[in-house]
Amino acid sequence: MFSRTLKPIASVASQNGVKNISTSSQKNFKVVVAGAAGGIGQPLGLLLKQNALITRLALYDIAPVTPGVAADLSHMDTAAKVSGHKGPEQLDDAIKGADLVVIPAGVPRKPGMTRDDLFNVNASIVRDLAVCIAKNAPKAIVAIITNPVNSMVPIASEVLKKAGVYDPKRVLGVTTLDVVRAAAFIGEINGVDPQSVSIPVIGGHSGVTIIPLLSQSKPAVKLSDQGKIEALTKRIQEAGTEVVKAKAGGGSATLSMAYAGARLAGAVLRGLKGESNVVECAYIKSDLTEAAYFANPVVLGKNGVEKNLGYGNLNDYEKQLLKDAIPELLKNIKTGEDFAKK
Ligand SMILES: NC(=O)c1ccc[n+]([C@@H]2O[C@H](COP(=O)([O-])OP(=O)(O)OC[C@H]3O[C@@H](n4cnc5c(N)ncnc54)[C@H](O)[C@@H]3O)[C@@H](O)[C@H]2O)c1
Ligand SMILES: O=C(O)C[C@H](O)C(=O)O
Repeated sequence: MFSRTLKPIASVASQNGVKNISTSSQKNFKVVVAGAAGGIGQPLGLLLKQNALITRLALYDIAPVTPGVAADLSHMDTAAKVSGHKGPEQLDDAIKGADLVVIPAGVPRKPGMTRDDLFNVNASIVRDLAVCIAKNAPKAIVAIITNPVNSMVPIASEVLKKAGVYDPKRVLGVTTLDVVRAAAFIGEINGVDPQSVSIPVIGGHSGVTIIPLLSQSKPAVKLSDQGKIEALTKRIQEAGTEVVKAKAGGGSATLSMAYAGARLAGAVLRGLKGESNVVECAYIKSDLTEAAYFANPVVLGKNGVEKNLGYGNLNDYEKQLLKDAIPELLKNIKTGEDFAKK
């Protein structure tokens, strides 16, 4: 069901756009990473530099190391031309002409924190980036990694609305890591290659709002009793916290997130290029539930989100998970919208 962006380099298929030679079907896509010098930003840049659909890769960050990260990546023998942009005075240049802006800018969690604890710092970072996108690349697809994703997407959406350039098809919250984790864990349980697992994860990106639809896993999850299904669900919901604890104050998931972000970015670009049936889960403007933003599988196309595929049939346990998630999502969305309207 889901598109795969990254494969071992030897088996990379041109459809994945990760081949290090340009092809005649290549489009001139400009991709910006905002937060490019960070724990996610650097490996994300590394992966995007290998995507043959990208001809310009603009790396923006406020950190002094940013030009160095750009210089480093520019020595890779792949087609994408890399530029480094440091500080707000260089932001307009970074964003101008972008087809896709991926945002991992902002602070990560430390042990004991929730994603919502990051709101106060990260909200203004995402707001300011969205203001600049509205001005310099109003048609760009915006993919937000920064936490709390559930609130950051409403903030960016409200900013773009205020600027009169909002297109709900073009603003995505990146929930790909939840899907990647679910597939990794199911692959382990079933004793199969996780790349062969397809599993939708719906709702949002924090705690109870992360709803893996284990009943829809292909192949079916080899777990016999409900207790084990519930434990796996909990593990997927708390996987981010598992990494935060293991890093012991050194931040949260960066490498798996870069992998997931590159997969989502690759899928967006393949959609923009006109490839059909590009499907990924993403947190988008939605009218499927009471929550104004909701994640589930979507088709990505020439204008961003082409079609919302919904979430299909839920079993009783999943219906309860959805019921539990909605109040939290409503709260997170309101927090974001209130901030943006201030
Ligand atoms: N969506 C997800 O699944 C997911 C997964 C992992 C992490 N995250 C989130 O991603 C964010 C980044 O995590 P990280 O580990 O890369 O953090 P990090 O601290 O390593 O990197 C963040 C980068 O953002 C930069 N930055 C700060 N303010 C900026 C601004 N105004 N403009 C541009 N850049 C700015 C910093 O200089 C830094 O380089 C966090 O909020 C984290 O919670 C989300
Ligand atoms: O857990 C975090 O704070 C980072 C990210 O949202 C994750 O799921 O790994």
